Amino acid sequence: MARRHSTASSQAESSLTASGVTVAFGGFKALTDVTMSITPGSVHGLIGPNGAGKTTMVNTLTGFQAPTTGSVALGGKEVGRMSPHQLRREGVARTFQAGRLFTGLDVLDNLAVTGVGLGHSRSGSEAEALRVLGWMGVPHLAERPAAGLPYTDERRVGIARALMFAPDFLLLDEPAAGMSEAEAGDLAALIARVATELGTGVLLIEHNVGLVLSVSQHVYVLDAGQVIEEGDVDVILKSQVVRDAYFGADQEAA
Ligand SMILES: Nc1ncnc2c1ncn2[C@@H]1O[C@H](COP(=O)(O)OP(=O)(O)OP(=O)(O)O)[C@@H](O)[C@H]1O
Repeated sequence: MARRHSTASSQAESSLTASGVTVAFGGFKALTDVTMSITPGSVHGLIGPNGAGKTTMVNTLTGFQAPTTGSVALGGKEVGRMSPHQLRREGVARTFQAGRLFTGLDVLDNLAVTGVGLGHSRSGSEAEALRVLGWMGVPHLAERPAAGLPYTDERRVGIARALMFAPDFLLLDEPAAGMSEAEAGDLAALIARVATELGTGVLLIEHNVGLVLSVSQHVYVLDAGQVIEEGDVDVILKSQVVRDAYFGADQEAA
């Protein structure tokens, strides 16, 4: 899995961008006029209190939710109405909060199914699965049944599946949920490698704010469906609106 090289201008052209996105469920707006961009080779954090709209944002960027208004563009091309499958073929991959593995298959086959779904041969997909597992440092998982995998391994396999055939963008929905600090630290190192070694643009949603701040070059903060702050880690740490969102009236940190 070779690192991609690109200039700043080609990065801008190849970004995954939501522009002025509003998502309404009936009369309720889960997102209001949200603009955010994921660029290749960088980790972008997305944080915010419970119900802020983080998962809705990931769903919108990956074709699981069409924007009510606004647009989603991939490399400048409008993709807001594409299906998740189409977007995956275009290079936008995601993980889910729940593993969603095929429990009747082993890990290798779970990954190979994704490759075949992307149009690759069975043998090519198996080879890619082994390559991805090896790159992640977990080749021993290949022949393990997906059913009954320890929680953190299930999470790793979810990420491995998303990395099949080197997507340009990887959106991670709470990948560290339920992990110990040590496991979350290992995950942070892996996420950093995905960006730096593979050139993938990563969007990381996490309730573990420390993890997000440790690995992200740019962070977006959502609250009640709106971006209330964005910037590098220093900007986020110094932001009063972020502090208010997390330690506001109900004193509840996400
Ligand atoms: N399909 C839906 N229909 C109606 N309301 C929805 C739907 N999906 C999400 N919502 C609402 O939109 C808001 C944002 O939800 P979302 O899951 O995106 O937030 P979140 O930031 O990911 O929350 P959490 O951190 O708790 O996972 C919530 O109030 C939620 O109840």
